Amino acid sequence: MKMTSPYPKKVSIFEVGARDGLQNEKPVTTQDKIILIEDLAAAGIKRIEAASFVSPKWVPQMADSADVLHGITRKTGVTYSALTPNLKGLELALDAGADEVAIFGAASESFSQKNINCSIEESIERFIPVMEQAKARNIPVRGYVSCTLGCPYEGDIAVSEVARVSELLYKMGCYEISLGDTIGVGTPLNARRMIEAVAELVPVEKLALHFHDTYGQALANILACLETGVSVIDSSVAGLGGCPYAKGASGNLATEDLVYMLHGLGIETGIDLTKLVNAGNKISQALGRPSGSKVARALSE
Ligand SMILES: CC(C)(COP(=O)([O-])OP(=O)([O-])OC[C@H]1O[C@@H](n2cnc3c(N)ncnc32)[C@H](O)[C@@H]1OP(=O)([O-])[O-])[C@@H](O)C(=O)NCCC(=O)NCCSC(=O)C[C@@](C)(O)CC(=O)[O-]
Repeated sequence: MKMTSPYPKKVSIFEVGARDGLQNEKPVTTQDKIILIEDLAAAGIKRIEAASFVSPKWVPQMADSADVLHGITRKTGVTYSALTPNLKGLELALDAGADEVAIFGAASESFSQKNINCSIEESIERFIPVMEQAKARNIPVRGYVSCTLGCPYEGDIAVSEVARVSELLYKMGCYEISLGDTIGVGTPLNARRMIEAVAELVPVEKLALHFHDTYGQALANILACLETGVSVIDSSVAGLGGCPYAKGASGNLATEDLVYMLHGLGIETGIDLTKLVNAGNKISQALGRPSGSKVARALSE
């Protein structure tokens, strides 16, 4: 008897290594970032978060974001996006040529305060003019929700709160909501339950998974969530990064490990794993540390 697969045929990978990753690594040169972004595009990645227009006092690693966006040779068909917490960030991102932007909220009050210096409700107020301006200029806006499976300051977070904030961002006009397990504490069943709860308020095809791998659970969590119909996954080449406001958080799941699993399941990504591994190894070398991807290490022996 032929088994039907519970997984999607194709998955869209949203690569966050150059932003979420490098914002929490020791500084690398602007040229290293440009090479990384160009290598990722050459490996077949179509959606690259390349920059972050936040306060350079808060995140100095991203201070050269405009130079990075100006410096890259763009590949047709690739979207280069940037994080923008407020109108100032939006203006800077658009001046630098970002194709799309992302606003980022949280399901935890304490994390919101530590990360963007305001409450959840204040952050929503702050995002409204960003959304209006972006819409007026035909710039798509993505929305992040952090701490969907736990908060470094508050512990467990109610899924109803995750769903509420997700719906607010979606109704405001975000074309996709990326659900962040910021500190990587989730396990498969609660990750799946969280997605199912959010999917009651936001269509599942508008959701993305953004799972950090601090406890080594990200692949298992993604596999469980793929069964709900989600088909967009954020990941970070070489497992770069963490979060400056989430102590102990390691990077997102390594893109190489994700691609290896997806291809093994027969799921299309459009990504060339060998080129991706080379991209990750090159930036790891620039950082002077081994790649955080197990697949990259195995394939590079
Ligand atoms: C949001 C603010 C700016 C509020 O920071 P604030 O201090 O409350 O803001 P402010 O409006 O009072 O401005 C203070 C100073 O920052 C400047 N400023 C103000 N805005 C900008 C801007 N856009 N770009 C550049 N500079 C800016 C502003 O001009 C001023 O400069 P000064 O007069 O002191 O010289 C600050 O808290 C901040 O930058 N936070 C960013 C934190 C951050 O980047 N965190 C990491 C990203 S989130 C994340 O990684 C999670 C995610 C998305 O990956 C999902 C997950 O894993 O869960």
